[in-house]
Amino acid sequence: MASSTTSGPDGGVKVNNNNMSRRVRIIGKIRGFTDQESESSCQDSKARIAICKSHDAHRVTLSFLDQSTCQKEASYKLDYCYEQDEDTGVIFSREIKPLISDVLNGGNASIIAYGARGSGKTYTIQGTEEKTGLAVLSMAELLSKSEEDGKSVSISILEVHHEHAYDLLDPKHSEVQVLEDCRGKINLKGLSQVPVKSILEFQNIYFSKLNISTSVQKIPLEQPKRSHKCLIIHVSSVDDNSNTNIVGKMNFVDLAGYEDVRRNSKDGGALLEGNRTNKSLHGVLNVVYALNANEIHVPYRESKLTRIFQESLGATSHVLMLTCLKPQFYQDSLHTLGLASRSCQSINHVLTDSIKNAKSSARFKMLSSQKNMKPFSTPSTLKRLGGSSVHLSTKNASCVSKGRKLFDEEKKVISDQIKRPQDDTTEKLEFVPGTAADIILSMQRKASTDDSLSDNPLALVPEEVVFQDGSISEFTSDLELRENDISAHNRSNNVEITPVVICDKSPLEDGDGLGKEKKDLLTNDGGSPPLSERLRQLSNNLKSFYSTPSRIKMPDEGNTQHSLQAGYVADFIEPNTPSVEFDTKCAERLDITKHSSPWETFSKRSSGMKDSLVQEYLKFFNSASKEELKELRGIGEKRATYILQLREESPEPFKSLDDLQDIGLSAKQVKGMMKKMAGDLFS
Ligand SMILES: Nc1ncnc2c1ncn2[C@@H]1O[C@H](COP(=O)(O)OP(=O)(O)OP(=O)(O)O)[C@@H](O)[C@H]1O
Repeated sequence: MASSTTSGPDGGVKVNNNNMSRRVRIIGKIRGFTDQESESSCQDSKARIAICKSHDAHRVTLSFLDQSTCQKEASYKLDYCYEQDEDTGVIFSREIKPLISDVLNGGNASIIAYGARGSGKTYTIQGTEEKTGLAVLSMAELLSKSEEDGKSVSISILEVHHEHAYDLLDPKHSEVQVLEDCRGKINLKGLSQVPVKSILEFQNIYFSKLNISTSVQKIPLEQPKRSHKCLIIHVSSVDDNSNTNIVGKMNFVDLAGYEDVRRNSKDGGALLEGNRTNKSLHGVLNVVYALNANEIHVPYRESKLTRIFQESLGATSHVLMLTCLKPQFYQDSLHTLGLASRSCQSINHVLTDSIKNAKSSARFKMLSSQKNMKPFSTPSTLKRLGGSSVHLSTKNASCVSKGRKLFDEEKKVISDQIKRPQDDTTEKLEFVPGTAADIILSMQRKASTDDSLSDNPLALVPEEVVFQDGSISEFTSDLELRENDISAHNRSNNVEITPVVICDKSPLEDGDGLGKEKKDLLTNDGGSPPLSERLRQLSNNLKSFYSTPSRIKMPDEGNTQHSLQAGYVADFIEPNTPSVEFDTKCAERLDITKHSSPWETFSKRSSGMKDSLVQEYLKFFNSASKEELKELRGIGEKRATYILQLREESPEPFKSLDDLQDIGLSAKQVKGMMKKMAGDLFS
């Protein structure tokens, strides 16, 4: 049973076991004034954060109060909020102390500090020499209890910067690999673990290692880069009954400070850097949101950080999210509070006051999703849910349709086309997952405007970066955007740009030799590549489906199983429309009779085609030889070796498209690859 934490009568944490409770407790802490700041200087500020305790004993409403007009600017709900004069010791005894016994008994707890830059995250987690932070207070407690019980304590310290994790206890700061074994267990390959016996020993290591970050060392003359700093405390003991080792973990994550990169970035490089960091913050918040909404799919794979802590953010772990706030009114605080509040919702309460209040956050969400080419909120969840069990109103339909976008950025238009003949069932249709019908319609439109589509299923990856002013830069071979190009572009043009990645250029056209390589792959010269062969078959099926989308004749009973295994739901035979002749039992099993309209039937069936396409592609990654993998654009020696390594750890490491992100492809790139592949089938 999932355990969770809720407010006790004093506002502090109370551990309970309730499946229906939210899994992440979200609290706020308003930072005290720094030496430079003073109460008087804050009088000049437009507003200060005023805390209004709500009537609900378990919730607090935070309001930004305009002091000149005494009007409330916006209100956000959190589980609790600690005021300026409440120090770290109070937070420790109310929020963390109750979790210690669970960690000693093999449980997991994570404390995640989140907030704008300079909002006091490090001060609260790490503390200073004068003012002890939460990590040190917790370590002191864990050490004393462990000593009593004969348990041993060790620590790991790592930094996550630009989706790469570095071991800070290793003098070389070597990179840590996040691997999943065949049982789904996360292994942090290369992460050191150092035993700790006393609090002094801990403080020496902790402060010396955390204050030298990899990012600072690499570029000593620049400002410290934003990165996430993580401390893992392992408490081990041997269970006498089973003679097994029991390990509990307490994680402290000091997230990089949020900042509005559009406002603060001086050039394209900084913009890109800032966007990347914010993207990983969104990854964390999306996981928190999914956990609190009890969603079936939790998007751990969206960021390296959530991958690292996947097991400590799961159902039986305690998670405390500490939202740090600056004492003055501050735009970035408003954003962070809005986003934290969004995650602070009960199960299925998608449209709460907090969401309504968080309009600015929603805008932020949109902008960031455009920039990062990655949806912010719940898309992957909705993709997987297949759109049936989530209680969302029509008001949320746009968010749902966003979630359904898999291959096509322009799908909203297409969705509208699908909806039109079925206006009375609009809401229902919103939940039909992205389908091959969409691809077909998209291809139809594309074919009329673009005859450059090649017959090449391997021309899959983005190749160009188009700047907003129309100039183009080539995409690098290892699929990384060249930050220098963007910075240089910005400098020379004196503009700030956001790169837009497109993926329509066919390598067959570019004459760089890659085209030939891929043409060879397509021809059957004795050793036909498995992917292209399978794609051809799919292409033929899709084409016949496209050309005869009409009367549906279901296969007879004997063939049904085979068709199902192949991922298709029926054979396509005659070109007459709506009457449907098929075996009712079989159709019921296939869930088709419920979808009586031709569009729904069509969508349902074409969704199967899309899944098949994806499965074939994943099968290729799971089974191809190193040489075959290297034939794919973007997969070089290093990536191919890594793929084989992943396959050693787990026989089929690629179970969904998200898994391709483990080899360094972004979600956008994977989507681009699939989109291109589907497009090529119709060329
Ligand atoms: N409660 C507090 N009382 C007094 N000063 C504080 C308090 N909290 C933080 N500060 C001071 O505020 C400044 C910023 O704090 P801190 O470095 O912890 O912020 P941060 O959120 O970790 O910033 P970044 O996102 O840049 O890492 C520091 O000088 C710190 O000493």
